[in-house]
Amino acid sequence: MEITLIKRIGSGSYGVVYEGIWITNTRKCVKVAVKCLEKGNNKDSETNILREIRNLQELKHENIVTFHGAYRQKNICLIFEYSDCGSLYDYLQKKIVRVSNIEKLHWMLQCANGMEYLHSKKTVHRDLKTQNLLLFNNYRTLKICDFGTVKQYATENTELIGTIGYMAPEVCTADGKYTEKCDVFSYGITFWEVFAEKKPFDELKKKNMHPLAIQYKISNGARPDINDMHICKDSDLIKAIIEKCWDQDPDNRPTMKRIVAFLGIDLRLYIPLNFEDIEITECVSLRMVDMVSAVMKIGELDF
Ligand SMILES: Nc1ncnc2c1ncn2[C@@H]1O[C@H](COP(=O)(O)OP(=O)(O)OP(=O)(O)O)[C@@H](O)[C@H]1O
Repeated sequence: MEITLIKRIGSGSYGVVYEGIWITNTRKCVKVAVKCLEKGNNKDSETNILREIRNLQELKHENIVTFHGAYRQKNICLIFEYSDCGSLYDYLQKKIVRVSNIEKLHWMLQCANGMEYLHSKKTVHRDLKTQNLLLFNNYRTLKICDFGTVKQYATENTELIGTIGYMAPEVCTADGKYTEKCDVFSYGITFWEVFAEKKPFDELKKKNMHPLAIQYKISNGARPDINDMHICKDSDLIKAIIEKCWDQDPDNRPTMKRIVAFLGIDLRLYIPLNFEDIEITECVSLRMVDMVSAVMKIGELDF
C-alpha cells in the first residue's frame, strides 16, 4: 500500500492520527486518515487496535466511517476515509459554520442509523461521544468512528470501558453487566450536547470534581439539565425521548431501531425543504414533528 503521511491531525488514547495520501492500485490519489499505534504503547493497545481491525472488516454502512485497510511499518497503521469537516466535538468547539436545528436532528438520525446497524450485528460500541462522530460532505453527513471498544454482546459484558460523562450507570456498577442499551444512554447525552452546545457535566469538571466522583453522581441519577437544550419550546417530545435514552433502567431506554423510526418519520417532513428556508420554518417544522410523533406514539411507536 503506497501511503504518504502529510501532517498530524490529533491523537487518541492509543495512537496518533495523520492526514495522508493513498496512491491506489489504479494510481488514483485519495486523501485518507491514518491512525498509527504509538511506539512504546503497551500490549493492550496492540490488542485493541487488532480488535478494531477485526471489527472494522465486518462493518459497512453509510453512517460508519469507511475502513480502507491496515499495514505494519514498525507500528500498526489503520487507513480510513478522511473527514474534512472534523468531528462533531470539533464543530461544537469552533462552530465555524451555522448549523440549524433541523440539520442537527439529521445528524442525530444518521448517528442512530449507524448505531442501529451496529446493534443489528450484535455489537456494542461502548464509547459513543461527539469526538467519535465525524462530519463529511460540508457538514451534512455524519459517520461513527473509533471501533477499538466495539464488542460482540452475545457474551456477558463486564469490562469497565467508555468515557466519563457518557458512560451508562450499569457499566460502572459492581457486577458491571450491561447490554447494547449502554450505547443508548451515551446517545442521549450526545444528543443533549449537540443541542445544548455545552460539554456534559462541565460545571462539575470546572469545580475540579474527580472523574470517578462525577461518574458516581451519574450512577446515582445525575443528568445534564434538559432545559439547556436550544430547541424549539414546543419540542417536548424530543426532550422526552432524550430523557428516555438516559433513563437509569436500561430496559426503559428505547432501542436504536425505535429512535430511527421516530426521527426518520419526522425528518421526512422537512428534508425536501431548501436549507435556505429552514431558519424561518424550523419552529413550525418542529411543531409538526411533535404532532406527527404524538400520533405515532399513540400507535406503534410506544416509547
Ligand atoms: N477519519 C478521520 N478523518 C479526520 N480526522 C480524524 C479521523 N479519525 C480520527 N480523526 C481525528 O483524529 C483525532 C484522534 O482520533 P482518535 O479516534 O484516535 O482519538 P479520540 O477519539 O479523540 O480519543 P480516544 O481514542 O482516546 O477515545 C481526533 O481529533 C479525531 O477527530
